[in-house]
Amino acid sequence: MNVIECEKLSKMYGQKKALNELSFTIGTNKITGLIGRNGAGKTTLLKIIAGFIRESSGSIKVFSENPFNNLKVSANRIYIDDQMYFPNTLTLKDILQSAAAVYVNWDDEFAKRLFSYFTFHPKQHYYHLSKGMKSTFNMILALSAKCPLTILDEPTTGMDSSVRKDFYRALLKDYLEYPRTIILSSHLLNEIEDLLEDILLINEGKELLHMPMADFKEYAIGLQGKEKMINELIVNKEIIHRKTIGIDDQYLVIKNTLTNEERQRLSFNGITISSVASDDLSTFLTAKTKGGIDDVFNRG
Ligand SMILES: Nc1ncnc2c1ncn2[C@@H]1O[C@H](COP(=O)(O)OP(=O)(O)OP(=O)(O)O)[C@@H](O)[C@H]1O
Repeated sequence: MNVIECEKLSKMYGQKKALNELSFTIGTNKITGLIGRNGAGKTTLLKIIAGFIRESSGSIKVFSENPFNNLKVSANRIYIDDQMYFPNTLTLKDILQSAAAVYVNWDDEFAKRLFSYFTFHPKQHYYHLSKGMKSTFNMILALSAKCPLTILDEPTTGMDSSVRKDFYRALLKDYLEYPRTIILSSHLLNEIEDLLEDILLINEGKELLHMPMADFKEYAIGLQGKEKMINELIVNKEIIHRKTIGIDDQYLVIKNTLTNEERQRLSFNGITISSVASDDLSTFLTAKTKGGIDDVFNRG
């Protein structure tokens, strides 16, 4: 069964098309990574899924209903980002108690264990927490709520690396114990790739790829060797990224459609074949320019 179904989903902010005819589905109990550059449309998409804002055109169904201001959807989802607001009068203990009253699957014992592990104090106020501590507290809400749909928009903002590792581990262990549908947006694909079952890569509001993470890891390969040789041997291949190295070497990332014979011919001609890190691949696929930051310094 699908938890989310989008069909030609678009969102305009004035003249700006933040989402451009996205069509995809997300099934039950999967962890999907929503990946894209700054301004790609991730937050816009997640807010539409959560029911906070309305689509401009196309259709979206969450638990088979349009999510905008929908009680069924809001009762079954939790949305966490780094802009959470809680009234200043509430202490952390008050916030946990309110959450316990709202979310039917709330796991109070788990919340208390996390609360004490991360050394929060019940009388602390949310607005006094540092950026990383706010994200950590948000994580306690996200995990303890055990909502059928858990939406995490850049949940690790400000967390130091050791807290991030704890967070990813807690998320995975908790998910294995209580499977549910989780969407996680992040720029840090290398950190989360082992958590993800699927990746949804968007760029300038459009869907680039939506596939199992295992397939994404095999999606492309890197080739390095003499430019002339590479150009001779690579014909009719989809080139994702190209970089000149030294005087006449090239590094090329191509879609992984090589036959065994082609691989052998490349190796025989001194071309090195390597895998491409998922994080690099997502950067290459969403590159805004053909070159890189070095071009800014190139005044020639
Ligand atoms: N309320 C708004 N009014 C006008 N434009 C907006 C609004 N919200 C977002 N946008 C624009 O829509 C586009 C998508 O923004 P969005 O915040 O969804 O991207 P994002 O992928 O979450 O980016 P980031 O990774 O930087 O958080 C951007 O060009 C942004 O400037």
